[in-house]
Amino acid sequence: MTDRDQPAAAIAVEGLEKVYPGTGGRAAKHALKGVNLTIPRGSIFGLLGPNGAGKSTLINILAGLVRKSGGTARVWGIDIDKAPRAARAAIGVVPQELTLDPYFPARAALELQAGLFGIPKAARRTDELLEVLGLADKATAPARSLSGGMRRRLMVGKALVHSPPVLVLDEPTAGVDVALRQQLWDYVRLLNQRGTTVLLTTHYLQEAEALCDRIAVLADGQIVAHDTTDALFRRVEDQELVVDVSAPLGAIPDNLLPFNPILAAPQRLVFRFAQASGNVDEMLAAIRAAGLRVASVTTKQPDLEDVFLQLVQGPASNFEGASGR
Ligand SMILES: Nc1ncnc2c1ncn2[C@@H]1O[C@H](COP(=O)(O)OP(=O)(O)OP(=O)(O)O)[C@@H](O)[C@H]1O
Repeated sequence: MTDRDQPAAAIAVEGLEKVYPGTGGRAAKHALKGVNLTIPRGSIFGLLGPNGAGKSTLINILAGLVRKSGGTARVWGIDIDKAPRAARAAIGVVPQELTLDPYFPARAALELQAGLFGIPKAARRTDELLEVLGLADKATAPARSLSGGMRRRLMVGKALVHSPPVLVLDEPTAGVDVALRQQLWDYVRLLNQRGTTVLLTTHYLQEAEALCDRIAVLADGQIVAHDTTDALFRRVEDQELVVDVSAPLGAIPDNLLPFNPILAAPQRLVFRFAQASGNVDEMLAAIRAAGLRVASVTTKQPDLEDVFLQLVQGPASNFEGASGR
């Protein structure tokens, strides 16, 4: 395929609906409610959302594993209804769960997967994949002897045997330690630089921020936010400064009001702000200017659930307005 033949959108979804029929006395579930989503070719795209939002349902429809109830979906320009096999060949999915035979060596696992996709031996890329995945020296070692990070990379390799232009990673670093997470991020970036469009779901805000150039947030089956990562994080108050003061406060001092703090306890002020717009120095200076003595200061990132709520409802406090911008 030449560059000109390639679609502008790696994935294009319009009016996507999914209703899981109720079974065994359980009510039917309307899991996707008219989802429109375009994922540009060449991007690393993050799909975020609380548990049960419909992320897996969306991915599974694209991968041909779940049948949609309505709407259209195209993978690499191919309509999943009109040419389901071709659409499936354009996408590789790395599932959340590690599904490796513990006794199968890495090379054999990749060969088997290539066989399942009907790729002739001469056209297989097994050694190249082992090399890129950093598993060349483990090619004959059984999966159970590989580290957690190596197993994840082998899972990515399995999704890549048929050279799909679109790679879907479902929670790629769930339960992976920080060092390995970095390695996997580097690898995802490398794949992307080599031309693979990546769609990933994640529960880690930091992961989305570090990797993705665009993000869509799904909540209760609907897209509630869709923007570049920078623009989205500018909107989200994802930082929290908790200040304990040495004496109880009857009310929030006037000079702190522009920062919209919450009096969480008589001696505790909580400031929420977007990383890009908040100035911790200014907040602490204002606290001292109000004649308060600071007993302790901690910063933290609020729960992802809180952040999703903000995206659905808008931030609780309007710091940007307060800072005069
Ligand atoms: N096979 C099924 N039958 C009935 N309901 C289902 C089925 N699969 C998913 N659901 C329901 O559809 C909704 C969306 O589920 P889905 O797994 O797509 O969410 P998710 O965003 O991937 O969640 P998580 O982050 O927990 O993986 C949930 O309410 C779920 O209980």
